[in-house]
Amino acid sequence: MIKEPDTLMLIGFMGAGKTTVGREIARQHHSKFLDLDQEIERAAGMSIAQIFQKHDENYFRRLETQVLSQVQTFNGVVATGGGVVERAENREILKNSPATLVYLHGNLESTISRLLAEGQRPLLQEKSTADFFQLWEARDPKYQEVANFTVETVGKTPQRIAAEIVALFSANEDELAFLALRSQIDAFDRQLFDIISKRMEVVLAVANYKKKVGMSVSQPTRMSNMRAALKVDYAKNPNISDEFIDELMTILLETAMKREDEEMQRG
Ligand SMILES: Nc1ncnc2c1ncn2[C@@H]1O[C@H](COP(=O)(O)OP(=O)(O)O)[C@@H](O)[C@H]1O
Ligand SMILES: O=C(O)C1=C[C@@H](OP(=O)(O)O)[C@@H](O)[C@H](O)C1
Ligand SMILES: [Mg+2]
Repeated sequence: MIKEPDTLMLIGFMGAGKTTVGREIARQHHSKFLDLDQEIERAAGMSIAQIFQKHDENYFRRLETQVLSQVQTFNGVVATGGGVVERAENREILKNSPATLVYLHGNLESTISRLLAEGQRPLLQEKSTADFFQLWEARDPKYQEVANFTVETVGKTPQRIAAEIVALFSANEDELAFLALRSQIDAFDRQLFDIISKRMEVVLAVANYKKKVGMSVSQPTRMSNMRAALKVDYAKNPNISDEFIDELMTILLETAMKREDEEMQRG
């Protein structure tokens, strides 16, 4: 059984949505919300960016440890900062915490684009993409080490992620393991539909080319080559049979041709 719903702590990489989802859980669950970064800013009397400018990361980390130990008894939802798992001391505090620790897991691509759109994280400004990737790889096992539960966030809205987390409160151990698997499946489904939507955009660009050069929508040789190539590439994968490739490709190709037809008849 998950620990008391009123002591919930979100961990995960910067930009994972800890602050946004934390607020949303508190709203849906009628509990209080606290952001560790805000508490650090209050303690230091300046913004996180100023702390990094006027002092250094070490200074920030010391404050972070102090504030982290102070909020252990907070009754509500706590959003931590992405680097909270860096210090072994903090990981010990988190492992012994009375709170349930939920790891918001995402992917590097969507996280970086969100952070660039915001442009507020001091570490993002200091680091190259390669450094950032290294940081991502180094932190992931640390989040896993302390987390009681992992929620997949890719493609999901903050409201949906919050609702998944609120649902954990009424689950027992077995159900929790089951919900974690379902959370992964839901995230994969969203990634699949995102890719199908991107595929359709490319299909429409292809339709425009065909229209320009007077080519017909249906290209039987190309379509059978696509199927054959996929069957070769996935021949050794027991999860992807030739029949599955045929069924899925029929849906994708027929839907694409319908959209191409519509596009070619337009204007
Ligand atoms: N699930 C989500 N889908 C889309 N945008 C999100 C999602 N979660 C967060 N964001 C956006 O990403 C940015 C970073 O979110 P934030 O909650 O500050 O992350 P963190 O506290 O983990 O660093 C914000 O602009 C927020 O609106
Ligand atoms: O990942 C990090 O080391 C940091 C993440 C930030 O919090 P968010 O994870 O909420 O962005 C903030 O604590 C500080 O900029 C350092
Ligand atoms: Mg935050």
